[in-house]
Amino acid sequence: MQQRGRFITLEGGEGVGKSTNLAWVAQWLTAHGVEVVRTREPGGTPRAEAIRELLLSPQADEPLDADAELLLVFAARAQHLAQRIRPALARGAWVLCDRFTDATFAYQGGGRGIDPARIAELERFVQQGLEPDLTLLLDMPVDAAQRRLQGRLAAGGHTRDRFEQEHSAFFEAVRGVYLARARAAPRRVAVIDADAPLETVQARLSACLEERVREWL
Ligand SMILES: Nc1ncnc2c1ncn2[C@@H]1O[C@H](COP(=O)(O)OP(=O)(O)OP(=O)(O)O)[C@@H](O)[C@H]1O
Ligand SMILES: Cc1cn([C@H]2C[C@H](O)[C@@H](COP(=O)(O)O)O2)c(=O)[nH]c1=O
Repeated sequence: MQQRGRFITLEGGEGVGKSTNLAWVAQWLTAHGVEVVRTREPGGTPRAEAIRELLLSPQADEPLDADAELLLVFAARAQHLAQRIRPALARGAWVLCDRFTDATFAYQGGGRGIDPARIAELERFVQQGLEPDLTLLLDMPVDAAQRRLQGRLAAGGHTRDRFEQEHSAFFEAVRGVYLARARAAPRRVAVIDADAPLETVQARLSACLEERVREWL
C-alpha cells in the first residue's frame, strides 16, 4: 500500500519571510526526490482563494465580525482540505502549506481574542484528526518584521491588507500564541530564528530539515 505523503506547514507573523523561505524549502524537498505540492491558507483552490479575498480586502464601510472571520477561515480550510490537501497526501505527494490552523489560533485566538476552545472545536470538525507532520515557525521580533514589511511597501506593488493594517499589540499577541503553541508541541513545531540574513535563516532551515525530515525520505 502506498504511504500517505507528509504535511509540512510554515508559520509566523507578517513579514518574517514565510513566502521567501517556502520556495526554498520546496526546492530542498524536490532536490531530495519528493513530489511537492505548494499551497497556502487561506486559499489554495479557486473557491478558497475567493474566501481569502473576502478575508484580506479592507472594507471600511462594513467591518468583518470576528466570528464571521473565524468561520470563513475554516470554510476555506474545509474546501482546501477536500479539494487539494487530502487528495495530494493520499497519492503520496508532500504538501507544503504557507500557514494552517496554528495561524487561526494565533490570529483569531491571540489577535481577535476568540476562545481557543471554540477554535479547537472547529479544528476537530473540519480536520477530523489531520494535522501537520511538521511546522516550521519562523520567529522574530514584531518591530523588526514590520521594518521588513515597510521595505516591501516602499518598493511598491503591495498595499497593506486587512490584517497587515492591525496595530503592534495585535501582532505581539499573535507572536505570543505561536510561541506558546511551539512550546506545547515541540515534536511537531520547530522554531526557526528568522531575525538574520537570508543565508543564515536558510542554513537554520537546512539543519532543521536534515534533523526532522531526513528519516521520512
Ligand atoms: N532573512 C531576511 N532578511 C532580510 N529580508 C528578508 C529576509 N527574508 C525575507 N526578507 C524580505 O522581507 C520581506 C517579507 O518577506 P516575505 O514576503 O517572504 O514574508 P512573509 O512572511 O511571507 O510576509 P507576509 O506574510 O506578509 O506575506 C520581503 O521583501 C523579503 O524579500
Ligand atoms: C491561515 C490564516 C491566515 N490568517 C491571516 C494571516 C495573514 O495576515 C493572512 C494571510 O496572508 P499572508 O500572505 O499569509 O500573510 O491571513 C488568519 O488570520 N487566520 C488563518 O487561519
